[in-house]
Amino acid sequence: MLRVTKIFRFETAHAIFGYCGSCKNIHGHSYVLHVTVQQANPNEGFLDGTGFVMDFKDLKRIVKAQVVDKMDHCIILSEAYLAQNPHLGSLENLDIWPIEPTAENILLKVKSAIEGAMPPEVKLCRLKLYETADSYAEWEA
Ligand SMILES: Nc1nc2c(c(=O)[nH]1)N=C([C@H](O)[C@H](O)COP(=O)(O)OP(=O)(O)OP(=O)(O)O)CN2
Ligand SMILES: [Zn+2]
Repeated sequence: MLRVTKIFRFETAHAIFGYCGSCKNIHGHSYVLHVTVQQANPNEGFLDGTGFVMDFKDLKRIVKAQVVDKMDHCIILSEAYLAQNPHLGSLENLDIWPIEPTAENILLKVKSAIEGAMPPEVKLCRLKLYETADSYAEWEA
């Protein structure tokens, strides 16, 4: 299967409510996101026209608008976390989620944010979100 991938980076802070450990405190990560796409109707031959599965520049424009520009330098906290720490509600760039902002849930948010923005000839097929150099969440169609 022919696939192309583009890698994005963003800096985001979060905390995990109810976590028994240091991740219950607000801290940041330099997230690394791998976005992989394939043709919606693949064939095994050479690619006609531009020869692209998808122009990397188009992929960049979509993911930047839907994900990076929204999450970069943002603080994501759950409603549960805010309920226990109401003084944090006035923080600038605060994004409040009904779920915990784990690597898994951030990845699923990313998926729903960019899936609908893909052109019809392209299918989102794989996402990888590195929270640290050696910890990542992955989704594959
Ligand atoms: N399945 C998940 N587990 C954990 C998540 C997560 O999102 N999904 N998040 C955290 C913390 O937010 C943080 O990412 C710590 O993760 P970890 O990989 O343990 O980070 P370090 O390598 O820096 O931790 P060390 O203490 O140095 O091993 C926790 N778990
Ligand atoms: Zn973390």
